[in-house]
Amino acid sequence: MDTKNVLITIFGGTGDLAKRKLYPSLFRLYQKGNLSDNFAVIGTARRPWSDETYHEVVKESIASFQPSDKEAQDFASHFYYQSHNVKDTDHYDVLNNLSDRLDEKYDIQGNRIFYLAMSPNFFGTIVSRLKSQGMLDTKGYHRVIIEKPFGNDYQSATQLNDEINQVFSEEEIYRIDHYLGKEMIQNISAIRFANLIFESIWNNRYIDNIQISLAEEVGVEERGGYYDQSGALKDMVQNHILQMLSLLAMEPPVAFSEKEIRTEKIKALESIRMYSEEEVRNNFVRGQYVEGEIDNHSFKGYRDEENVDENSLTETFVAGKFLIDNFRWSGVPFYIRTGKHLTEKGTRINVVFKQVPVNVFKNSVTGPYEQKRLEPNVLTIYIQPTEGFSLTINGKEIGQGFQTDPIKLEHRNSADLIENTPEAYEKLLLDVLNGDGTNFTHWDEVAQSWRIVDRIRETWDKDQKTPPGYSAGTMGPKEAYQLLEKEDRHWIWEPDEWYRQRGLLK
Ligand SMILES: NC(=O)C1=CN([C@@H]2O[C@H](COP(=O)(O)OP(=O)(O)OC[C@H]3O[C@@H](n4cnc5c(N)ncnc54)[C@H](OP(=O)(O)O)[C@@H]3O)[C@@H](O)[C@H]2O)C=CC1
Ligand SMILES: O=C1O[C@H](COP(=O)(O)O)[C@@H](O)[C@H](O)[C@H]1O
Repeated sequence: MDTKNVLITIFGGTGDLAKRKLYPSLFRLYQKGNLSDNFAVIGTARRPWSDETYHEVVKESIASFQPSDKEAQDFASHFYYQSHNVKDTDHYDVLNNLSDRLDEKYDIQGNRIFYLAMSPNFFGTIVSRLKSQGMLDTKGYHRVIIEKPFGNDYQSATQLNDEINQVFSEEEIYRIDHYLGKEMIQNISAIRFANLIFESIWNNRYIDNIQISLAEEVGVEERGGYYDQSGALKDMVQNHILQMLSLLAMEPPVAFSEKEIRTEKIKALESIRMYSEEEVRNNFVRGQYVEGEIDNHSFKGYRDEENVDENSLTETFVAGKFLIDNFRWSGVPFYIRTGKHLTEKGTRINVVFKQVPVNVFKNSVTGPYEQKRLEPNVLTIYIQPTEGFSLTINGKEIGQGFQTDPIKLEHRNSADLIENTPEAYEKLLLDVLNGDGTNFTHWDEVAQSWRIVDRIRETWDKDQKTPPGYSAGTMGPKEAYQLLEKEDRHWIWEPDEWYRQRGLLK
């Protein structure tokens, strides 16, 4: 059986995700020969599009790759549109007939991938109909890709998981967290497990704290309706941030395999301290953007966004401290922050090492200078928009006397390289074609992440407080700085703009 022969049915085929991410990724896979000529895609949603309209939409979504007309047409010819309301059982019969016809036409051998790219409210209904209406009665493989959010809290996620498990086994379920497809997130394991210099000091004896920042320049855009029900905690922390944290904190797996990595990630998540309400209040802060300016564009406040409640208490920013109660990490804070309408787009990890036990330079003033205090060594992993690493170490300032000065050893992937690297969705789709679930989230990870996040959410819901405001274009409310300052630390990553506003940038 050739796994490249496949029928991919996309529920939500007219949606934003399908157009912006899925069709371009499928095109790249097609161009590279990762999809053979024996594939077909059915796009389905309610609006009554024809195949021709659908082909135009698909071609438009790949236009930035500048394919020739023939290449674009050849690719689009594999796409079929079926108007369908997922709540309507009869429509699955129509879909199944079309699937069977395409299976025969493209010699697909019964391999079926179902991509659920629509509101999670429908996931349970869709999977149960797939089974009841015979869409899984083929001899090939069956895989289901599920978009985030996987549930709205632990309880709803459990219910959803039970519904899906009645139809698909865990090995057939691919819960997408697109951050796991990003090049530099995948690189975390290489940095840790292929370099003795890091892994040997990757613990509480040498690391003072770890900082994970996911900053977005954009606001909620057209997704106000969804976002106002979700907020930054559920939108970014429950999934992307806790996944990154688990990769940074996990023990070395005995082999670099799906099973072993999962085992270690789950253990790491289970070691995160479950806070009491009081600890949540002390260790997590939120914010909500108010009007402000970025690059001379003014932006409205969150409460004025479309489909957002004018008295909304939803947070568009979260900063917090996680503690991991195991031998490796006891006492090392993992600070996290994420927010909309911050100074710039950027995802970074800063691993801040402890100071040397004695600063021998402290009293060695050999010139007319006062000795500066030693800066910590910092390993920075740049996830996006630039990709690479830097290591900040202390050296001697050039010249007379003896002053220490931080020096940055830097590596950034070139723009060409980044341009030619597969986009996260492309990589993850190829993983699904290959049946490799390493970069997808296992149910136990999802469940534990919800337990952690629910505890925070419940405390906030109880308090019913308006989140502190921050102006669009800044790095969040002052409470996010105080969180670290009260522990005599500071955020390592401060965009230039932050310094400029305070007149600190020369
Ligand atoms: N967009 C993004 O960047 C990201 C999205 N996601 C997730 O991906 C999923 C899809 O998001 P997105 O594409 O933005 O959402 P959209 O609102 O753009 O798309 C929703 C899709 O569902 C279809 N739909 C809605 N109701 C029905 C119904 N009753 N029967 C059949 N089809 C229906 C809509 O088409 P029609 O109106 O024609 O029926 C549309 O194709 C969500 O789970 C989201 O959280 C995750 C990460 C990023
Ligand atoms: O999952 C989500 O991620 C995006 C940010 O993704 P990125 O790849 O651009 O960093 C975020 O905008 C969105 O709100 C959230 O649902």
